[in-house]
Amino acid sequence: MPIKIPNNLPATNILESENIFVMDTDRAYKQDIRPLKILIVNLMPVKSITETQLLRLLGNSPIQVEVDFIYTESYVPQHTSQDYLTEFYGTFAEVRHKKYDGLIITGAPVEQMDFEDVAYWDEICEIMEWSKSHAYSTFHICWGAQAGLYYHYGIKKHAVSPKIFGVYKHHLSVEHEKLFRGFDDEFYVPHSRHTEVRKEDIEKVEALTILSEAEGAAGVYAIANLAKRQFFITGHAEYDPLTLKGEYDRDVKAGMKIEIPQNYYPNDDPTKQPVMKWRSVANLLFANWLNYYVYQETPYNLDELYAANDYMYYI
Ligand SMILES: CC(=O)SCCNC(=O)CCNC(=O)[C@H](O)C(C)(C)COP(=O)(O)OP(=O)(O)OC[C@H]1O[C@@H](n2cnc3c(N)ncnc32)[C@H](O)[C@@H]1OP(=O)(O)O
Ligand SMILES: N[C@@H](CCO)C(=O)O
Repeated sequence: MPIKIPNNLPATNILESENIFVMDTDRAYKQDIRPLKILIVNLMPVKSITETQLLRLLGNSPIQVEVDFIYTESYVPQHTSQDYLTEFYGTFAEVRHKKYDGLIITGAPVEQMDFEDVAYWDEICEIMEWSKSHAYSTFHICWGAQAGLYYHYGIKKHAVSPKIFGVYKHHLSVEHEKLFRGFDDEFYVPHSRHTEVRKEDIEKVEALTILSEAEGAAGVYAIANLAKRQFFITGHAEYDPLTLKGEYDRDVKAGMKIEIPQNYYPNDDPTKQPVMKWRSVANLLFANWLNYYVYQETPYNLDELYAANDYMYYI
């Protein structure tokens, strides 16, 4: 949250140098709060699990948040019933006239296909183009991040072997980045993917900044565009304690050659209870996004600002 303190208090300069927004007295009393409108494009197969994971984190905020969900019309999801989708979800066609403070594009188990072979690729491209003028800030997760980096910046994904699978140690790559305010010097996040985006490809794009990286195979973790209206997150801070276990057990049962998720089970023993090390990271990451990049930046009247700020997505 922005903070109001006595004018000219010595702490002001220090806090401002750390990117903490100190309000002047007049502005503090002009603040008026309305609910933040967030759209979630849920591409995960078991929709209810991902809904719960994301809503748990978005709900951890003093800011009121109103969430709409959409699914893809160009690909009919097989693991969620049409009745469920009809009751709880809309389609892009139904929401495209609206404007949102925030947009989340989830992961999807389609990362081993070329983007263009994904049945809903054209629809996702349309949503990503629309987002530039209809959503103030977009948070892309895992395949959603790969898709966004490819669509907006031409960055390709590459296959990796073995699968990047486990809970990896991370560090920050820039100081005083508000998305990571309150993070420790080292923190843990789960990753689960067969593909990666490469640091050298991202560094070639002037409009992108790497905010955080993992040790070892997981590589780049968080990327922002220059205007800080797009975030690309390659890991799954939202995952439940047993999500990786579920994926591991599923793949073992299917007879796949899969390594034990790294840094997850005590002594790498999959018969033991996994250790959850990323709950506070997840809560902080989503709270920071909502606070600093949605609530504090989005226009009060959503109809007013967007078209004029379209250019802010690029340099
Ligand atoms: C890399 C990331 O972003 S991580 C996120 C992905 N991880 C997860 O979703 C973990 C949970 N998922 C799972 O465990 C598995 O996908 C399961 C068990 C739900 C389904 O597995 P299977 O039945 O073997 O796979 P299936 O062939 O039916 O396809 C699975 C999903 O892939 C996607 N998919 C498959 N083919 C296509 C295609 N041509 N175009 C678009 N999506 C496709 C769909 O999302 C599909 O699920 P949905 O129809 O319910 O949306
Ligand atoms: N997290 C994914 C990776 C595949 O896209 C899974 O294991 O289901």
